[in-house]
Amino acid sequence: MTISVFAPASIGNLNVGFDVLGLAVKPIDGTLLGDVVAIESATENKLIVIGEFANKLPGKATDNIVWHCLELYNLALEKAQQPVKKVQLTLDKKMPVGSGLGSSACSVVAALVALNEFYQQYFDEKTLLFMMGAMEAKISGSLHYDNVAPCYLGGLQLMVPDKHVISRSLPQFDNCYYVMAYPGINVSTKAARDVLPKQYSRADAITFGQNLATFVDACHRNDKQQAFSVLKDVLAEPYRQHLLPKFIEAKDYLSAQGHLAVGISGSGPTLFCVCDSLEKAQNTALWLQTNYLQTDSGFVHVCQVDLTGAERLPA
Ligand SMILES: Nc1ncnc2c1ncn2[C@@H]1O[C@H](COP(=O)(O)OP(=O)(O)OP(=O)(O)O)[C@@H](O)[C@H]1O
Ligand SMILES: N[C@@H](CCO)C(=O)O
Repeated sequence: MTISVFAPASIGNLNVGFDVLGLAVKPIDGTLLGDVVAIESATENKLIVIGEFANKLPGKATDNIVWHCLELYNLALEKAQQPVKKVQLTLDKKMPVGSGLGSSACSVVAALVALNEFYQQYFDEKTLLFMMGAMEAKISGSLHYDNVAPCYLGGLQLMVPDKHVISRSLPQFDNCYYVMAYPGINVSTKAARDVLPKQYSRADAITFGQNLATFVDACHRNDKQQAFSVLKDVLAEPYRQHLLPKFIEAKDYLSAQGHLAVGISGSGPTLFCVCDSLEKAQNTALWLQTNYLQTDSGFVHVCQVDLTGAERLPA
């Protein structure tokens, strides 16, 4: 029997929560924006990589993060003195790499959830989330859960500095459309982290804390106007925007249209724009298609929040 698991794209940071906020998203037209990992019994461990963006990944299967997930999961089984079986994994790499859409997180989450399904959910949610964080850290050079947590759990997730909690779901807003524009160029997460200052001013620290606290409070009060009025990034966007051709012009234009928020998804280059009606979202998508994409592999999707997160696909 083959088990297939889908893991969705996510917006890391969501402007106000550098490394501590993330939102899972799904296109309203039903497109699977995320990766799929299938698992079945085999005589030898094997990883097959297919899909639109398979050729952007390391040539050797053992360099793929999905392979590292298999090694980590097997090690955990051995430590728990559980029998380890041979499996064939197939990664359908639907997500562009270095996109800001949480591409490596999609592979990590789909792989670990597929493995856990194969082993009748041997490990609990928290243990799996720990493993996901470890794998994301291996890829990007630093531990941040803001892609893996929403990708796994769905919805809007706030990372909590408590290893017994890790991530908490926040209430999110209805009637919001997230237009995601991937321009078709690659920006590595590591490079986009290297351009950030090592230290920030007191004024930036206060603005950051105040915006994040106000946003979280507004989410709990269902105060959409207040929440989006503080969706501003003072920690990363000012230092990263020069890595993203056309971002400043696009943000200026979209902000002037009165949308709820505009920002860099994760470490970029994907831009997200939050609109309060489907009509505005569709017009924004058309504008971004013409004005933000740079290569043929770019795309634009009108999305809503994905409340499910990773899910087993019907057989
Ligand atoms: N299955 C995989 N999916 C994505 N990247 C992988 C995978 N396996 C190995 N890699 C490597 O990991 C690195 C991922 O880089 P990076 O963290 O910048 O991308 P990303 O996760 O796609 O970024 P983002 O979170 O911004 O979408 C690349 O060097 C890529 O070749
Ligand atoms: N929080 C991370 C997300 C990376 O996708 C960053 O902005 O570097």
